Amino acid sequence: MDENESAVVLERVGKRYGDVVALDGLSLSVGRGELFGFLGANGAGKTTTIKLLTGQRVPDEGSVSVLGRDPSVDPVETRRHLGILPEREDPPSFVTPREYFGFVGRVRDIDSEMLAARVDGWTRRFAFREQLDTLCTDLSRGQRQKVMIAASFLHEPDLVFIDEPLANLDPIMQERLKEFLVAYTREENTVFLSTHHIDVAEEICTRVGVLRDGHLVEDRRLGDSAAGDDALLDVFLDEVDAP
Ligand SMILES: Nc1ncnc2c1ncn2[C@@H]1O[C@H](COP(=O)(O)OP(=O)(O)OP(=O)(O)O)[C@@H](O)[C@H]1O
Repeated sequence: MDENESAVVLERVGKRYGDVVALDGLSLSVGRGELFGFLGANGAGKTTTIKLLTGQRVPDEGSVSVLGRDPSVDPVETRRHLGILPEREDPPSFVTPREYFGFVGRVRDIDSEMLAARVDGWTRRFAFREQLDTLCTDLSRGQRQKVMIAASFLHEPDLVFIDEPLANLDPIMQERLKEFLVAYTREENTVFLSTHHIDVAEEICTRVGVLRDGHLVEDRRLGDSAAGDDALLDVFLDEVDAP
């Protein structure tokens, strides 16, 4: 694939934290328009990878390209084109969702009418009209999660990194988010979904990669020739001892 068509390219990337090798020769390319499921056991290096791709950390070796840019060279400009939803992040406690969305709209330079329309879309999708003017500190965990998901998509970024977005959502809202992610990537946007939910990855992703000990051990396109493939869970079982 031409690098210009790739949303994400990592080439032989290494990253250490002191003596701990978090990434060890990781090479991966994710095309534009993919819904990419990034799987791997605890400590495999998924969060580290996303930190490198979003300019929060710099690789020790190898190269990283995001939408054709090196995120470590201009992290602020790179982040303008990205949506980022870490696994554990809450909106500020003493503002309402409406105020928080207004803040995000200003930071992301979203025209006010467009912002209102997008907030309305998310409010309907996630059924949280009654919470729009409630202080975030008084929202439930799932309601705060809805606010963070909506906020990360408000500027309709070309590429979104999301970590376990379904956690804390009820089953109906999980379905709505899954439908949204599939539709969003059909419009040539790219979603990089870090998750432990193999079933969800198999259900909605166009492709999955499995990380082990800081490098890719499986890179599988789903939906075309998947029928005869081994179960993805087996890729994980290979690395753990019996209890
Ligand atoms: N700031 C840090 N200092 C030292 N070691 C770290 C740091 N961050 C991560 N590590 C180590 O790097 C390795 C990869 O961690 P990382 O958080 O990237 O894994 P992960 O795949 O996201 O795991 P999980 O599924 O548990 O969230 C682990 O061994 C972890 O202990």
